[in-house]
Amino acid sequence: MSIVSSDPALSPLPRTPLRLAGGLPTKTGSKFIPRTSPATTGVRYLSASIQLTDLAPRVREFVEEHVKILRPANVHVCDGSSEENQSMVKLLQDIGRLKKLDKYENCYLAITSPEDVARVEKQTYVCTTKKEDSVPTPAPRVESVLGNWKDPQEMDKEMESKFQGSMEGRTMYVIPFSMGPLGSKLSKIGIQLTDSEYVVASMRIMTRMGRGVLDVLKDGSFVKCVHSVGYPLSEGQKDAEWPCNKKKLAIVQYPERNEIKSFGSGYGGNSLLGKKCFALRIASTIARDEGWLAEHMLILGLTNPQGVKKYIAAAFPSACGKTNMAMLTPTIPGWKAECVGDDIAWMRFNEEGRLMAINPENGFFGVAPGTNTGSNPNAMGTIFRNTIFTNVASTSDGGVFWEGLEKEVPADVSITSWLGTKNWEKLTDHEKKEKPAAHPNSRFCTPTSQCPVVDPDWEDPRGVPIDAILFGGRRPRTIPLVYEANSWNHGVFVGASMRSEATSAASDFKKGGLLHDPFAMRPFFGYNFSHYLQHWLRLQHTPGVQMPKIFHVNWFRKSDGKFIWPGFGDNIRVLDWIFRRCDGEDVAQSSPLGLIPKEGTINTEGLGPIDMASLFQMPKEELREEAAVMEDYFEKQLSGDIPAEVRQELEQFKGRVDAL
Ligand SMILES: Nc1nc2c(ncn2[C@@H]2O[C@H](COP(=O)(O)OP(=O)(O)OP(=O)(O)O)[C@@H](O)[C@H]2O)c(=O)[nH]1
Ligand SMILES: O=C([O-])CC(=O)C(=O)O
Ligand SMILES: [Mn+2]
Repeated sequence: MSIVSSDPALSPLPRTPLRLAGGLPTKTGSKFIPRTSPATTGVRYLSASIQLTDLAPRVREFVEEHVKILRPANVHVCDGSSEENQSMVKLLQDIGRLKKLDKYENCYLAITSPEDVARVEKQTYVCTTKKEDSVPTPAPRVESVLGNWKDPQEMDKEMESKFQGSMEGRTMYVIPFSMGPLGSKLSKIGIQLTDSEYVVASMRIMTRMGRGVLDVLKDGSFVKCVHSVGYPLSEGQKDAEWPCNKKKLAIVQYPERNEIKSFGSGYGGNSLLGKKCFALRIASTIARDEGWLAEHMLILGLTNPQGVKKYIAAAFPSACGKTNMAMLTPTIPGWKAECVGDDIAWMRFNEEGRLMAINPENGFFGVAPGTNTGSNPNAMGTIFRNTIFTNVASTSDGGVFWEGLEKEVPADVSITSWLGTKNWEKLTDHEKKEKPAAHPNSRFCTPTSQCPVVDPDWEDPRGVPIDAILFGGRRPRTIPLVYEANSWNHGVFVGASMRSEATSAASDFKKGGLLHDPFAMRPFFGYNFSHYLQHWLRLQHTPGVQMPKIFHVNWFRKSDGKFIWPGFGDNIRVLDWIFRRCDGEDVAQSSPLGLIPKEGTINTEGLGPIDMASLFQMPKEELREEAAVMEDYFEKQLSGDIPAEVRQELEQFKGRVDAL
């Protein structure tokens, strides 16, 4: 179908373009056709290749029920076709929400409201009948930092009042999507309602979306996702450049009902509901009940110079290096790295007891700043086709710019910052620091299939076998470059003890301080963290399973304010050691934290001078402090609910530190 139809009766117009076509200069050459007011015609179901009557009863009921609440002017069921996408992108350009980047093929730039640039954690809720199903019970007078709970009925009331009429004057899009390869036993289906065309275009990149999903779903159950930017338009009202509703923001998960409601934000992590809301919060709860894992992890295939291949999964907090590692370019000759996924892993044991992982996503929603040919050539090879950039700077030759691309932008172009500052390149260094060209959490949204090193099996419905799980974070001190957990229980303790410097991926925290981020899941737990730990501990008792080894890495150790380790492609040197440990090579020795490389067993050939000793320094006082912080955190946050195995690992760690 086409969104912009020449037949007025079929033309699916939100009110914005009407106003654009009428009042403003026709700079875009909009072909929008005025239509009668929804108040007089009622809701219109748009001419689409999928009609309302084509929908299975459950889907149709979901749509109709919400039309009553949201009161959109139009409804459009997305078929996922390229014609539909072209019309959507055209519409977005016409209303000024996307700008075409002429330098590249089918690439666009979106600039959000400066108030809507990252996930909001304070307004993110998990609603279960019993509070302890969502969040652990902290010690008396301690506030939980492991999620926000609200009673589902109370929240329903709040959300219903927010959603009442919130799509007035807009089109409601119905997006059927699959998380995971269409039809895989490991995949799950959701249907998202949204009033944002940006979300529709982005969901088409990030998920498998459209008609095929409805065919697979039939009349089965699905995760119900409702999203509204919360900015209804009354007759004649001018639309905002980036409609959102900061005052009424709420991102709500109902794991007991497999439902998600998101109000007030158009930013990816809050509005592309397949991602964090579904693939992590809802899915982690389903995984708990079904005996598998839904984790904030990249998945990487590694082939050594002898041709042996293993897959690893790695959990690093937001903006701590998952996308970079998922596309790593090894600097040791003979190694090959192939990407399965960069953000989320769903992992389940197969009949042979192997832990098999799929990437439930279809695209990368990656951090732009820092990405360049030196740090991540494979991302650079992915993102200049069919990509939506958000909150990056633009250049006078129709390209993009962000911090890290200084050497790759032609010298004679001028730069417009994400906030609209023209000739940004002429600012002083101080001004540039104060007002970066791109927002630090600016992102590219791009198809996984375009990655030059995408793994041949990335869409294998059976998943890929995982040999090692890595945890990591930004730790300027104390934590060595790499260590191996002594056992599965110890590995769970290592994951639970993760801390990292705060980044720009969440708007609630000041950058810099060390934050607890267990399993890199703190903002994404769909259920009580204490139960989550028990679930991880329990997995090893599944009959006949082969557990992956667990490691912790730290690329971010500093000396004199500078990173000691070169990172990026050189991380293969650490992965090489991990690979050898998976093969049982005798290259490890014990330390209080876990098993560290025996001297000389990290390949540093060709690295130039590097102070390896300082990467492994573990001063006793710092380890003591580390143990004390962990103990305090567990006791305050989990109170009486610390699993015995975790408590035991903590005691053993303290013992090892004392024995130093
Ligand atoms: N020093 C150093 N910086 C790195 C390394 N890997 C990634 N970074 C930087 O960390 C930032 C975020 O990296 P990403 O790979 O996008 O992080 P992510 O974990 O995928 O982030 P989310 O998409 O928010 O989950 C970028 O600015 C990178 O340049 C590394 O090995 N060393
Ligand atoms: O959710 C988002 O906004 C992006 C992301 O991957 C993260 O923050 O981990
Ligand atoms: Mn992420």
